[in-house]
Amino acid sequence: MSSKRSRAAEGAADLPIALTMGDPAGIGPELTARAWQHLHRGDRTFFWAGDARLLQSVIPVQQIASPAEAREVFPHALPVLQVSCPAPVQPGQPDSHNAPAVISSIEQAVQLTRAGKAGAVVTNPIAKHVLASAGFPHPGHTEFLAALCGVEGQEVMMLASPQLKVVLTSIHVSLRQALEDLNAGQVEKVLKTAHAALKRDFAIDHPRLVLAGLNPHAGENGLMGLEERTILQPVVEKLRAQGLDIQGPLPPDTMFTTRWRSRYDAAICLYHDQGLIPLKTLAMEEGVNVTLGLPIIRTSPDHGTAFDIALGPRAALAGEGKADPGSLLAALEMAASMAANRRVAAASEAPEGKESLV
Ligand SMILES: NC(=O)c1ccc[n+]([C@@H]2O[C@H](COP(=O)([O-])OP(=O)(O)OC[C@H]3O[C@@H](n4cnc5c(N)ncnc54)[C@H](O)[C@@H]3O)[C@@H](O)[C@H]2O)c1
Ligand SMILES: N[C@H](C(=O)O)[C@H](O)COP(=O)(O)O
Repeated sequence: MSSKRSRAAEGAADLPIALTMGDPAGIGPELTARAWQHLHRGDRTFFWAGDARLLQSVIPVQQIASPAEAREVFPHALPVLQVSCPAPVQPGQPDSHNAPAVISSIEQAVQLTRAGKAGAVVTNPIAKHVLASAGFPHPGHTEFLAALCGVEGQEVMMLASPQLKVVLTSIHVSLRQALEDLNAGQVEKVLKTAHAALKRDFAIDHPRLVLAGLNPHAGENGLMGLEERTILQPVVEKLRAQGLDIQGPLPPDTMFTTRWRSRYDAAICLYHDQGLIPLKTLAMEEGVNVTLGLPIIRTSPDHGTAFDIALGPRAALAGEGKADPGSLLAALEMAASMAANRRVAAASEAPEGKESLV
């Protein structure tokens, strides 16, 4: 890495990451405490936009007024931007009365990141049905974050792991709806968004993409479905002509084999479970959910609230915990890495003479 690129990466690392509260009755609080225990002696800094009362008798916590205080606090206590839960928190028993606090935590993290005070947003898991019962109109974080950033419709879901990256052309809709919505414009948009993100955020100079087919054997020459011919193949040909390295549509049942995975950087999948079943089967403990298409960086663990194993921070840290912090740690690490890559890309594009900005 050139000195210009190294300095850019260091600059990105200086901004703390904003970690949201997630559902306080899920595994988010106990994983947050464990993440701080793992990281507080290192050089990754995050602050928690959550309720300090959930963690204060378990690990050292210190309330902060602004992210600028996080770096100094982090080595000896978890910096907390206080977001108070109005209702008592019972691990494993979500309460929609706490939904406004869960939502406020996300809003604050996004606002601070958009204002350049935090380097990225990492979200702890929310339960969509709990927020929906409190009137929350968005299907998940991904769509809410796009709305908060003013880029509704541009959001794209990627799940990334060392073994596999998948990118989805549809997100939180029924399978029937995903098939009805499948169209060339959306597939093209997702392919281009994925290509740009792999270059800028993952530092892959020449991304290799594959597009999944929809039907068995990718349609078997039209015998088992026509979407490959009518929708998918024309998009692949169009983008290839524009210089993208893309193969497909591939038979979905074989494109995730070890051999095939070695030939591409990301697989574009046509509905939620087409991509997330292989990803979570291969890499549940280290998979990271990334939202592409936003002006900010957002990552998340690949798992949900796991109410079935949520014990609360005290019991979990006393050794009874079943929740694996690997995916949250991977999400924090990936957010920091993406921020560094993004700064490097910006520095490379900046005209000479602007280098001192980083
Ligand atoms: N990023 C997010 O906010 C996010 C992601 C996925 C699911 N969810 C939500 O979470 C809720 C529960 O969803 P679900 O049950 O389908 O998925 P889940 O990931 O919460 O749980 C699935 C299974 O994996 C286990 N598990 C999950 N995380 C684990 C961990 N870190 N260590 C060990 N075991 C773990 C659980 O105990 C459960 O058996 C739903 O409301 C869903 O919408 C949120
Ligand atoms: N589709 C995601 C998954 O299954 O891992 C999950 O629902 C999270 O979505 P948001 O990041 O949009 O909340």
